[in-house]
Amino acid sequence: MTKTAVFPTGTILGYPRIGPRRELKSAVEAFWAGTITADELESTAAGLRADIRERLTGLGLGRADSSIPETFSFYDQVLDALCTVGALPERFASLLGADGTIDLAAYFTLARGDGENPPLEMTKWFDSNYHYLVPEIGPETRFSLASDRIVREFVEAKQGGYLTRPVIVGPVTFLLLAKPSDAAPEGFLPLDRLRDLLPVYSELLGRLAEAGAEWVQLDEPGLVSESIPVPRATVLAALRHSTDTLGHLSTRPAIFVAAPYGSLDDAFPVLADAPIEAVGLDLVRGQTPFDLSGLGTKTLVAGVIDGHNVWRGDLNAAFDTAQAIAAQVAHLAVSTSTSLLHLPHSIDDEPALGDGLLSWLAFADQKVAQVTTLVRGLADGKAAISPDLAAAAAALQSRQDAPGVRDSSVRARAAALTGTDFTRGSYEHRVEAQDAALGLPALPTTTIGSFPQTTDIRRARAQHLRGTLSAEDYRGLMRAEIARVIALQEQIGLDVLVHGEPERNDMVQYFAENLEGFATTANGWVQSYGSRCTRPSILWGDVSRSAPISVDWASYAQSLTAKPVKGMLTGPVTILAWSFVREDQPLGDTARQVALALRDEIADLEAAGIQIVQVDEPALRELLPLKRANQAAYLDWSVGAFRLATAGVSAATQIHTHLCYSEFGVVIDAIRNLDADVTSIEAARSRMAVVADLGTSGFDHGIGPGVYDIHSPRIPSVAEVVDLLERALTALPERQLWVNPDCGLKTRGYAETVESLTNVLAATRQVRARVAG
Ligand SMILES: CN1c2c(nc(N)[nH]c2=O)NC[C@@H]1CNc1ccc(C(=O)N[C@@H](CCC(=O)N[C@@H](CCC(=O)N[C@@H](CCC(=O)O)C(=O)O)C(=O)O)C(=O)O)cc1
Ligand SMILES: N[C@@H](CCS)C(=O)O
Ligand SMILES: [Zn+2]
Repeated sequence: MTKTAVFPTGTILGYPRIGPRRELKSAVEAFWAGTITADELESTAAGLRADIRERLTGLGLGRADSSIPETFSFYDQVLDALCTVGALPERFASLLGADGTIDLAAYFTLARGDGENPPLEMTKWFDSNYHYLVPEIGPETRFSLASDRIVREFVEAKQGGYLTRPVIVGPVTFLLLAKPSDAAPEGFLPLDRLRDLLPVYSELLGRLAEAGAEWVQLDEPGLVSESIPVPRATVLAALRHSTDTLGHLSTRPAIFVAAPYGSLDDAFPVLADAPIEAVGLDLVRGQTPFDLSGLGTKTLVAGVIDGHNVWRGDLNAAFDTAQAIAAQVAHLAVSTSTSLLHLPHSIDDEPALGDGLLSWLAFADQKVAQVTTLVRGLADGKAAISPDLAAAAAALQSRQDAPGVRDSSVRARAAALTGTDFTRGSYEHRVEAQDAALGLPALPTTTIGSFPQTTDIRRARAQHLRGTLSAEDYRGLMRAEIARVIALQEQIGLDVLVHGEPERNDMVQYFAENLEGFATTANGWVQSYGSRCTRPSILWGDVSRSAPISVDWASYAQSLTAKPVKGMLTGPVTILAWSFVREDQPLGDTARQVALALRDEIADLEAAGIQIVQVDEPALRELLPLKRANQAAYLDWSVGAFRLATAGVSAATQIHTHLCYSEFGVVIDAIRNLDADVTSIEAARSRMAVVADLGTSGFDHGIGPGVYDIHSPRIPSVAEVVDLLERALTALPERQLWVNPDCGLKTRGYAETVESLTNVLAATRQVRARVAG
């Protein structure tokens, strides 16, 4: 059946849920610490949801026309969908209560593990720095409506006087993002379980309709990605089956399928044909399909306002696009291209940014206002919004001409680069020079860089920012922390030490604060995963380095020990990936500017006697375009930027890099092309599978596959680390192997860190003894 409900003329796909001052983080962490009850957490969350509805109404979205989406989550929307459909992995089967429901404590156990059972794996949500929890689906997975939270939130809104639009990850994307469970046979695809999953979605849609929901939003971004290894024909057949099944339900709300993060391509005609009522397109990343006539009476939800970036953008162009589409379709709604989850709340919270920069920006609230402006223009004519369009055009113009946006010396330096700036000497020669300089044992042990960021460290930084702790005292405290971390590593017996990164609020923001061309925010928090947030920096101008950044800290750490201390930098690709980056020039050009600034820093570290420099690139995989046609060009400039940053050093200086978040398969050639002397990667959760892949790809440089997962407080036993190292040695010669955790230790506590690293060292000694025969 086709529903007749009218879609609102303007909407957004989702809104940040952490609260303007990270209120949700504080409440959730208090619940975990046992200082507030589940009821108290629920009541804080209800308050945040009420605030969001009120704010969105104030910004012009309608109170009673389903234009406000309900996108609250305590942790993650994929985990929410998993709990809604009851798809618990076998190891967590007992989390399903006697009444067939999953409560809040059980929900968090899935995300964080329970000491014995590891949590669900976490990975990147499309090409963003948001992480979702990966469902594990096999033939044994049972589906049932195990949480009606979505219905309850709709009812809560209704009781508050709002007719909102419930949102859930759609069934196709839910299964596309899942991985086969341990029990699944070879070749099993989670998507094979669609037929068993759909009855639960059907039940949910029935419940929502009974509660009075007029619209439901099914998020299906899985349809736009070409990085998901499922044949396209299978995906399209699943989409057809899913929309047919849900569309033909006799009791359901009108269905809006949203497909953010790229173009739908051949999935568009399938949705246009389907018995649903609205289709959402990302018209910032994707293009308008040539032929929109197939939509018939369906609403086209045109994502013309960029939901993934903070620029105010070209409002005139957005209006023209919307107007052109309006002429082709029966119903048009204006929307953001993605959920606003990726943006901070409001520029009104950032007075320190200055009027110039602020006039170029739009955070979540300003994006909502842009949507409502366009809606007004479409209804009342362009003249009705001409002051808004003129202000937006003036802001764009002022940005183009502003000092710092183009720096001639930065541009001249980039223009003069030649091939040799991107290449080091032969690897064989480097190995010889580095062996002679460093004299490391077989299977050298190290860590990825950060040590626990304790409350004391963060408090000291907050006091320093507020002006209640002097720069000198702050420096003294950070130096004391560095001394403690060096002594601890000596005591544990690590071979290559780190200074622990205590002085860094974040591995990107810290560098942004110290480079020209960036601005950083005071309150611009964005959820990265669960309760963890970052304040992405804003890269608005040409980038350069006016003074050394990390050299003092690294030199101080090196002065405390005879062992080598790694200089620790964040790479150009990761700095871009975790910032909001200017969109007025190709990303590759911006990456080169950042790379040149880092190259200067590396030269200074080398001159100060630092023999090993690690340039982290955990986001290399994340920025990989979702469409295959764009991937080669990306890999070319991203690898080039890393090489440009690192190729200026002598043969004896050892360059390390670090990548995390698995799924390395597609970037394995790129990892090799980085030409780092040593690469540390996340490997514990995949039990070293990636090492075998690297081995067969001909990778012959140093490799440090992580021997334990730092995302959980679990302490690895000596035996399990020995087992992982022995596995690695079946795929790689001993001369290539380094020993390290999966990632940095900043989110862990000291006690567990010491115990874990002590076990890693004991395991390494055992394997070294075995290898030495
Ligand atoms: C490695 N990862 C990172 C990603 N992205 C980044 N930008 N950085 C990363 O390290 N992406 C992938 C992974 C996983 N993602 C994350 C993201 C975030 C964290 C994390 O631990 N975040 C912290 C906040 C870090 C920070 O900015 N700290 C500041 C501010 C500290 C603070 O909250 N201060 C309080 C006052 C404290 C007091 O008075 O006691 C305040 O301002 O209110 C700092 O250290 O100065 C988080 O807590 O969410 C990890 C991995
Ligand atoms: N050097 C960083 C890398 C994180 S991906 C750290 O150790 O935290
Ligand atoms: Zn990492």
